[in-house]
Amino acid sequence: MRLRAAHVRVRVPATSANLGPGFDALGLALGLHDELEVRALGTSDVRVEVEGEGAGTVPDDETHLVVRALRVALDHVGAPQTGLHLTCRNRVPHGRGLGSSAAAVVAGILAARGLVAEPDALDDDTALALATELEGHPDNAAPAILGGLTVAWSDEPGAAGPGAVRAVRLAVHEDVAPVAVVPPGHLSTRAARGVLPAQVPHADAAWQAGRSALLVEALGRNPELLFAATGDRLHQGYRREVMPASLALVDALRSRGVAAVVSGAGPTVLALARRGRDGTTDADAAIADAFGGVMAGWRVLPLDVDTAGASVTAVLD
Ligand SMILES: Nc1ncnc2c1ncn2[C@@H]1O[C@H](COP(=O)(O)OP(=O)(O)OP(=O)(O)O)[C@@H](O)[C@H]1O
Ligand SMILES: N[C@@H](CCO)C(=O)O
Repeated sequence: MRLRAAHVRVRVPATSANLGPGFDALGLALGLHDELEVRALGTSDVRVEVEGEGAGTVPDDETHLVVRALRVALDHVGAPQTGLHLTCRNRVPHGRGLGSSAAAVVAGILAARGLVAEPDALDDDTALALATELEGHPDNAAPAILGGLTVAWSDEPGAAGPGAVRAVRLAVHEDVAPVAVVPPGHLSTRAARGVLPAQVPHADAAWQAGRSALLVEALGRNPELLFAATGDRLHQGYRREVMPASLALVDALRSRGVAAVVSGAGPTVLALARRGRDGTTDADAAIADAFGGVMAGWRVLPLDVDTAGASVTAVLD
């Protein structure tokens, strides 16, 4: 397949996965975005400029995650590889549980969609399959691509091969007000997955299945249920040893009635707050109180739910 453009822009949201009980399945797109400009070069050079999150730390060569994903997507549709000049304006914090790696991967795939002559060859289903292969799990990639609240799953594998990765997008109640509390230190998803057990008690799995179903109702139609619906027994407790301050904050907020969870693989804490008529949320006072002024360097980010998902915002010659 030939390229139709030499210059594209894309925009991809931050995402929070798990949301408490929906481990590796539920995810929410947030109103905090990475923006990326990609120019296809006539040479084989790769140039990467980064402004904001990751500047000075992410690689500026073929190993850059956006470049890797873009190349996977071009190969997938049989398009020619090309030299690349990337300009990244990054706002999603890295290694904090806000889906930065999924945002980078989806940005690369959407940039390829913008560049190739038949963008439908990289439609949302294909983008989700490619992104999941690169990420290892679909719960950030799905909301990054589709926006809103998503439930992702894999079809059962069969004779035809491994099961396809699928996702549905669900509406989020307008009173749901996510607040991310972001610590200064980072933790890789790989490290946070490394402390999880290979097996969990059947009773915990059964308990979790109920909470996870309840959470879909709470986020979509009945925010009063958010506190009950955001319990977890499959990952947060096991992860306490690698993010004690985050779990202490989750405990402090929950003891004040706030539906707080670890965002993704942490260490960010996400409060799924409820917005009142005056625009404040039921988490504002609790967060200020729980902090007690001692959590130096942590940032409190009230965020909208992103309903658009990733998009190619410009296709230029
Ligand atoms: N915009 C980006 N450009 C290049 N590399 C990135 C970008 N964003 C993330 N990365 C790479 O991904 C790593 C972070 O990925 P990781 O999966 O550990 O955390 P996360 O995606 O931020 O959190 P989570 O998966 O829990 O939501 C960074 O350290 C960096 O190597
Ligand atoms: N479900 C994944 C999300 C990581 O982004 C985890 O908790 O490890």
